Amino acid sequence: MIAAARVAAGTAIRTAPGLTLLYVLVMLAEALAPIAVAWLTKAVVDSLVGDVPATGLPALAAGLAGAGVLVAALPQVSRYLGSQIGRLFTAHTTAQLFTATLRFAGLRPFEDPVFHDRLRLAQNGMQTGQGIVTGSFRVVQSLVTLVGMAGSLLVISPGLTGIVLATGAPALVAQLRLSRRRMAMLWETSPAERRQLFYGNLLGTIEAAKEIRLFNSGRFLRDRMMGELRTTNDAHRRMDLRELSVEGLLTLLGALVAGGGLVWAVIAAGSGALSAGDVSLLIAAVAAVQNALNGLVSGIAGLHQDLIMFGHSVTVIQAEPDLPVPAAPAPMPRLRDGIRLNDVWFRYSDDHPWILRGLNLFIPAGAAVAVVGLNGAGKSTLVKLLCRFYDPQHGSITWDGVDLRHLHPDHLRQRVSGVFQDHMAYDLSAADNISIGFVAARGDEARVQGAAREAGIDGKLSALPRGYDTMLTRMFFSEDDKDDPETGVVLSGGQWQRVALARAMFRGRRDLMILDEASAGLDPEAEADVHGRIRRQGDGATSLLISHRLNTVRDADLIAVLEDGVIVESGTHEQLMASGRGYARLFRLQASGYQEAARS
Ligand SMILES: Nc1ncnc2c1ncn2[C@@H]1O[C@H](COP(=O)(O)OP(=O)(O)OP(=O)(O)O)[C@@H](O)[C@H]1O
Repeated sequence: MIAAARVAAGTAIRTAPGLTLLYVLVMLAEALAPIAVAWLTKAVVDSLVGDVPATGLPALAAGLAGAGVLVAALPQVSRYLGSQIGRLFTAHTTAQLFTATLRFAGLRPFEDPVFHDRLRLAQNGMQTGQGIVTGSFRVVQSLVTLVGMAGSLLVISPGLTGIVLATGAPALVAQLRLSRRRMAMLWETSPAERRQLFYGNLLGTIEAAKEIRLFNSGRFLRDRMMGELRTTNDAHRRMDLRELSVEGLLTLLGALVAGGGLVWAVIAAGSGALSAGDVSLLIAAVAAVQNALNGLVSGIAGLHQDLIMFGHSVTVIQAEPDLPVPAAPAPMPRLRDGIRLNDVWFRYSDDHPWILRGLNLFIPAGAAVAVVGLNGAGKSTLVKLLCRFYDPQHGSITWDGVDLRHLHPDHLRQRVSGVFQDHMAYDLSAADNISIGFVAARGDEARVQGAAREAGIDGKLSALPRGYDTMLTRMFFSEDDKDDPETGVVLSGGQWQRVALARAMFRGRRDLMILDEASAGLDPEAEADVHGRIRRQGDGATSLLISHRLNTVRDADLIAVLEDGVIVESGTHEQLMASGRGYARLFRLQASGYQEAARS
C-alpha cells in the first residue's frame, strides 16, 4: 500500500503540478475557514452581550460574513479541482496500465485467473484515481481543521477536548479494519464476479446466441449467473451489515459526547464559568472537531481502500516481464539457414501433461513445411513456441543457430506473419481489419486492396456499401441508421478467414509465414490455391502450413507428422506415401472419402 501511495502521489504531481498546488491552497483555506467562523462568532457574541467592548463589531460582522462566504464557496471550487486532477490522474494511469499489459511478451499472464482478477480490479481501481487525490487532500484538510478546532476547544475545556478526541481513536481503528475487510471481500468474490460477467456476456452475444437457442441452454446459463450473483451479493450484504453496526455504534458515541458537552457548557455558563461566546464557540468546536474527526477517519479509511484497489494497478504496472528479454538481444538478420527445434519439451504448466516431448524438426529457409497430426497433437502449440509466446522447458528453438531466447521478441515477430487457427474478427472497418496486420502501413489503400486480392476477398470487400470503409460488424450502428446497410455488414466464416489471410499478406514479405488451419473454412480447392500463393509469395519466404486436409499440403517441400509430442514421420508426400505408414494410411482414407463424395 505504501508503494501504491508513493506512485499515486508522484502521478498526481506529475500529471497536473499547477492544478495540484492550487488545490492544496484552496483545501487549506477551506480547512481554516470554519475555525475563523467559530472564533469570529465568539467575538461577535461576546461583543453583543457586553463581555468585551463593541467597538470593532462592524468589522467583526464583516469578517464573519466574509468567512461564511468562503465556507460556502470553497467546497465547490475544491470539488471541481479535485475532479479535474482525478480525471487527469485516471487517464494517466489507465494509459500506464494498458501499456503494461502490452509489455507482456508472452501469453502466460492472460491464462492466469489471478492475473485476470487483478486486471479487473486494476481497471476498477483506475476509477479510484479521483478518490485517491481528493481523499488524501481531505485527510490533510480534516487534520488542519481538527487541530485548529481542537485548539479552540482546548482553551475552553481541556477535559472535553480529550473526550472528543478519544472517540476518534476507536473510530479510526474500526474504519481501517472495515476497509481492509471490504477489500479482502472484493478480492475473494472476484472469481465469482468474473464468472457472473462471463455468463452475462454469453447471454448477450451473437456468437453464443445460436447454440443457446438450439440447445435451449439459456435458463441454465442464467441460473448459473444468478448463482454467482447471489454469492457476491451475500458477501456484500454481510459486509454492509458489519459496517452498519460499527458505524451506528460510533455515531451514537459521538452524539452522547456532544450532548454531554452541551449540558456541561450550559451549566458552566449559568454559574458564570463560561461566557456566552464561549458556549457558542464550544458548540461550534465540538461539532467541528467531531466532523473533522469523522472526515479524517472516513478519509483515511476511504483512502486506504482506494490505495489497496490502486495497488492492483501498481502490481500490474510494475510486474516483472513474463518472458526473459535479453538486455543486449542478438541482431536478427534475414533467415538464411533455417529454424531448428532441438529436443523441445513443453507443457503449459507444471500440473499439465507434456505436449511436446523432445521434438526435433528443421524448417529450412525458403521451404514450405507442413505439420500434420490428429486433434490435440500439439501443432498450434508448436506455432506458439515459434512465435515465442512461451519458452520450452527443455531444449531450444534456434533461428539461424541463435536461440530465440537470445533475440528480442519484437524483432522476432517483425520477421513473422501468419494466421492463427483462432484468428481475430475485429469489429472494425474492412480496411482496418486488414491494415491492423502492419499498422505502420495503415492508410495505404493500394496495399490493402492488393492484400485482399491475394487472399481472394477483394471482390467481396470492394462491393460493400462503403467499400473498404464498411464496418465488418453491426455492433456500432445508432438508432437513426440501424436499417442502413452502410453502417455495417456481417461476413461468413470463410470470408473472415480470407480477411485474416489478407491481414497476414498485408504485412508484406516476412521470413516466416505461418498458416495454422488458416484456410480450413475454405473449400479444398481454395485452400490449395491459398497455400500455392503463400509458397509463391516473395522469393525465399519460408512457410509453415498446418492443415487436416492432407491433399492441400501434399506439395509442401517437407511434411512432418506430429504424434505423442514428437515427429514420427517426415519427408515429401511421395516419400511418406512410399513408406506406407500413418501418413499414407490417413491420406488414402481422406482420398477415398473424396472419391466417395465425388461418385455420389
Ligand atoms: N493454453 C493452454 N493451456 C493448457 N493446455 C493447452 C493450452 N492450449 C492447448 N492446450 C492443450 O495442448 C494440447 C495440444 O493443443 P494444440 O492446440 O497444440 O493441438 P493441435 O494439434 O493444434 O490440435 P487441433 O488439430 O485440434 O487444432 C491439447 O491437449 C490442449 O488441451
